[in-house]
Amino acid sequence: MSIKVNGVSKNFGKFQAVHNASLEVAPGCIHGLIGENGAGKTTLIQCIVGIYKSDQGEVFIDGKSVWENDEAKQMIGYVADRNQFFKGYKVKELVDFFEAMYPNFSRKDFERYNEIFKIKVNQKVTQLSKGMQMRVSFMLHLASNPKVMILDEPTSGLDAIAKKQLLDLLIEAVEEKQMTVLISSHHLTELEKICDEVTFIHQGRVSYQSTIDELKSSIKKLQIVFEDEAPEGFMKWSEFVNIEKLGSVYYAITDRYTQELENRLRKVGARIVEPIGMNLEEIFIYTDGGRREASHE
Ligand SMILES: Nc1ncnc2c1ncn2[C@@H]1O[C@H](COP(=O)(O)OP(=O)(O)OP(=O)(O)O)[C@@H](O)[C@H]1O
Repeated sequence: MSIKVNGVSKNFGKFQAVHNASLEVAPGCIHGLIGENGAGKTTLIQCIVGIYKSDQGEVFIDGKSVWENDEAKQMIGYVADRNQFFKGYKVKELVDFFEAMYPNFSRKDFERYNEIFKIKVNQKVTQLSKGMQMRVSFMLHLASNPKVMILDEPTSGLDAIAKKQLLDLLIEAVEEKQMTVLISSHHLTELEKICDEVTFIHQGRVSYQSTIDELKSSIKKLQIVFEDEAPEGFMKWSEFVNIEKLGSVYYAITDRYTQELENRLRKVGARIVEPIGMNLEEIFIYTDGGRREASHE
């Protein structure tokens, strides 16, 4: 099922936390939400899952508006960044609760996931560590077999092994159940591995959107060595978002890499032009979280 966020804005008093944000996730795709602390990711997510009412705009799951629509909300699994479980509940009582609440909940699935995550179901959930609570929340929501899964920093607080296990299970669910996923994370290396597309948010606004493949083919670090001196004004070429010089080598980051750019560099005396791929984390840092691209629009 698709997710469509259409021009959503959310204010807290006079402060606008999310401004006219739009994004779309096609069925069976994994979409990453990236942004600095306080960018507005959680607020946008809470508008998407129907916790907050947007001041403007609307959210649709499979074409149905989410706000005050229990049918649409039933299709969403929401793993929040801070879990608020019922006080005093044991894990096994939460399993009973989810089974009663969600028609597609599978106890068998939960038990299979718990063979991996190994949580003692007789323990009170509030007595579990942060990472263990996240495991419980993830297992409960995944076992509910939602059509759409929305996860807000699900791997923060997880150890490296649990992180990998969670992401593997998520990918398995996308492949086997055609689940649609929106995931926010500060761990860009892991997002890069699992996402088809990403949206960068900066100060409440969408600053950049792209598929991972497009992003990596358009944003490159070029290693450039000139025959003699660099041409006049080279450091200010508008194709580059950042240029550093180390000895005789220029390292220039471009967000508009094309073969023509390479040809142009050779014409002005570049002896070596070597494009080096960048990972998502480097792209986020060097483009100021996608702000540079937004300025070209
Ligand atoms: N209930 C609220 N009342 C007032 N301001 C809020 C409220 N919730 C969030 N904000 C503000 O909205 C902005 C966006 O916060 P949000 O939690 O959405 O950011 P985030 O991108 O999820 O950040 P992080 O990566 O640190 O979790 C912040 O400036 C925050 O202080």
